[in-house]
Amino acid sequence: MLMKEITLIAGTEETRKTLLEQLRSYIGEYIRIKSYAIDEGIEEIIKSDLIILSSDLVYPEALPYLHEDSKQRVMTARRTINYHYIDKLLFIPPGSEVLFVNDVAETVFDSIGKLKELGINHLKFIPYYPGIKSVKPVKIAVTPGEGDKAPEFVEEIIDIGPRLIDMTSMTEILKRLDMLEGKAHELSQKYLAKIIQLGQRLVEATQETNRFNKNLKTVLEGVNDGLLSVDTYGEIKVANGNLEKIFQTAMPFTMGKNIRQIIKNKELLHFLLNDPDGANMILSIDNVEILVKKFYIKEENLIVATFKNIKEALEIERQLRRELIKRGHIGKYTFEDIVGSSESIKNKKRIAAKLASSELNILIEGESGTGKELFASAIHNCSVRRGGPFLGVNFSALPEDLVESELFGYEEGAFTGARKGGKKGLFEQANGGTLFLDEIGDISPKIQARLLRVLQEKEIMRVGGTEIIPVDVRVIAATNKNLMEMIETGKFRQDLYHRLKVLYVQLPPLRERKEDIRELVNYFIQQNEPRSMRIEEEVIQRLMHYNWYGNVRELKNTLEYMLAVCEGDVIRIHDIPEKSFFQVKLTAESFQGYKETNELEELGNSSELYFILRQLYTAGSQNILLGRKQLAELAKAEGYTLTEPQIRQRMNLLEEHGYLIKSKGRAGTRLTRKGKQMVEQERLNG
Ligand SMILES: Nc1ncnc2c1ncn2[C@@H]1O[C@H](COP(=O)(O)OP(=O)(O)OP(=O)(O)O)[C@@H](O)[C@H]1O
Repeated sequence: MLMKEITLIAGTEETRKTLLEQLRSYIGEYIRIKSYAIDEGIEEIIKSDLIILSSDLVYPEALPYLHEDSKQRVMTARRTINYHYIDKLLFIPPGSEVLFVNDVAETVFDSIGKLKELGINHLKFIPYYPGIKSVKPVKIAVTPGEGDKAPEFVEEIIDIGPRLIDMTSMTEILKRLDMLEGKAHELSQKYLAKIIQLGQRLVEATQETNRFNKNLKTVLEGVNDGLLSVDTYGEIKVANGNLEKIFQTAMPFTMGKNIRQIIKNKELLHFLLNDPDGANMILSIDNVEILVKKFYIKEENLIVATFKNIKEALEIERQLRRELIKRGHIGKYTFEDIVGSSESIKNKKRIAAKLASSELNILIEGESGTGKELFASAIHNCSVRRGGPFLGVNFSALPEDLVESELFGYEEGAFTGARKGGKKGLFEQANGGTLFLDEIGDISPKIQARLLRVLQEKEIMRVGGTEIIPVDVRVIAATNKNLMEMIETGKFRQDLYHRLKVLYVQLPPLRERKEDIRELVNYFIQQNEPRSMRIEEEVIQRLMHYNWYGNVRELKNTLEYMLAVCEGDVIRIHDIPEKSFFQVKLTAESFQGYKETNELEELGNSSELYFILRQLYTAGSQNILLGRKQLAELAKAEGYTLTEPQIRQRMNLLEEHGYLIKSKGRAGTRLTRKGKQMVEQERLNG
């Protein structure tokens, strides 16, 4: 028997393809199927055993192409939601308002009804079709393949694909072709198979979600901090186990409970539920200080808070720093890596390259961030020792009690906690190579004496040891302090100074070679963003005006900041960080030892401002909280006439200019880095 033939006529190509695929998968084995779409154009007269229209709207457009014999054999398919993609809807949070977008009102309401029948009733559907008068602006739209009709305010379009031909129409097709008898069973089997497939997909999706939740839980429990998320009513949405430890409560932070049932501290409750986004406070529980930070996620109406044990956090940072300092690094840089064509830097490179070929110790002087380590590394790589190790230690970052054992190593049992078998110190590890001693001005008299001996004798003795170990190490020391001045005040040994400064290089501050800034900027951009990144000329001009008290390091950090905040691939003027980002004069003055007026003096009442900063500095270093009242009393004792309101006004002024932060609650007022630097600088200047 000849195979029967049907023709599908759809409005759009997309619908045609979807329906054709559906028809093929159900009845394609025993019926030949042709298809057309109005938007693709029809170019022939259509003659078929049955013509199926995707909707009544197609009829007038299709009519001229229907063969006389076929005009009586037309049916419009009834269409239903495309269940293949229903799972997309299940991932929208329950209760969400979503637009349902389609081309005409009728199909919109019809589809919403169908979705409800299918049990999708966790969403509130708002009907939308072109021409509708007013509609609530919501962010998500769901549409059966008509996404282009969604209004502009919609942020996310979930396309569940064109609607499919429903089962009654499928059956009808077979009936009209006189084929229902034999095929009805097969059809329903196929239909069932599809539904089962969908079920499987949903199960898989649920499993995936479960896996994700499990991973998330591991992460939540793995972090060191306490994590809590509540809605604005205080209902707990997420909480990790650390919270119970921090609050020392037997009551678990169970999801769904209200935090008021668990947390009794009124100040904390007020902070969590009412303070603005980004606020933080310091909480004290049984003398343990906890830093609490809060964020507000507006879209989800969620408050998220983290609880960090301050002492623990500092200890971790200290440990990390120690590791970092101990980590031996190979000399990475050569003279080619030192950027800059100014006469002064070229000259320094020339001198350093000459010094490299000798075996004598070198002292590099220069402000912080001028590239002292870079030069040390380049010198090493240009010397006969280049095949040996290049190791560095930064004394300003190394805790005093570790310096001796780091430099000279120790024997087993030298002190509690000493490693079995003892440990080699940096001098032994750098044998045959170069040892870079950064911030040499920071070492204690005791270490100065030991270091001097090592430099004279070229041998060391480990801590707790008796054996003398010869070492062959070239020392390059660096300092950002004025060692001559330190010698005068008895803080640095003159004999050691001369041992270290057999040869020396003094690196110029960046502000004295501003012509290098452009080259450095381009170099750092290249290093960070090899793709085409542009920087506006105006920005470079502005950067050339700064004083760069933190020198090349500060310029590098500033560029990293700008690369992180800039939009697209251009760095513009508004990407330059605000004033408080830049380093103040401290290091420059400690090196050069001169005094100038500063910002504080320009604010007026400077002696009172200094007084307040000084008191806060001292109190801070002793962990004492200072209120306005105590400040007023201290002021009186020192002969200032400062009332509490005046103190408040002065403190506001200092906060405005970034010297201190007044935080709520028990944290009290703290000095910022800038504030601390100001006090230290004032002390330095006497
Ligand atoms: N001329 C330069 N060319 C390229 N990069 C530079 C140059 N000078 C400094 N840098 C970069 O700036 C940063 C600071 O340099 P480096 O660590 O050598 O300074 P430093 O003087 O040893 O600082 P500190 O005294 O604070 O330890 C590094 O990332 C370094 O690579």
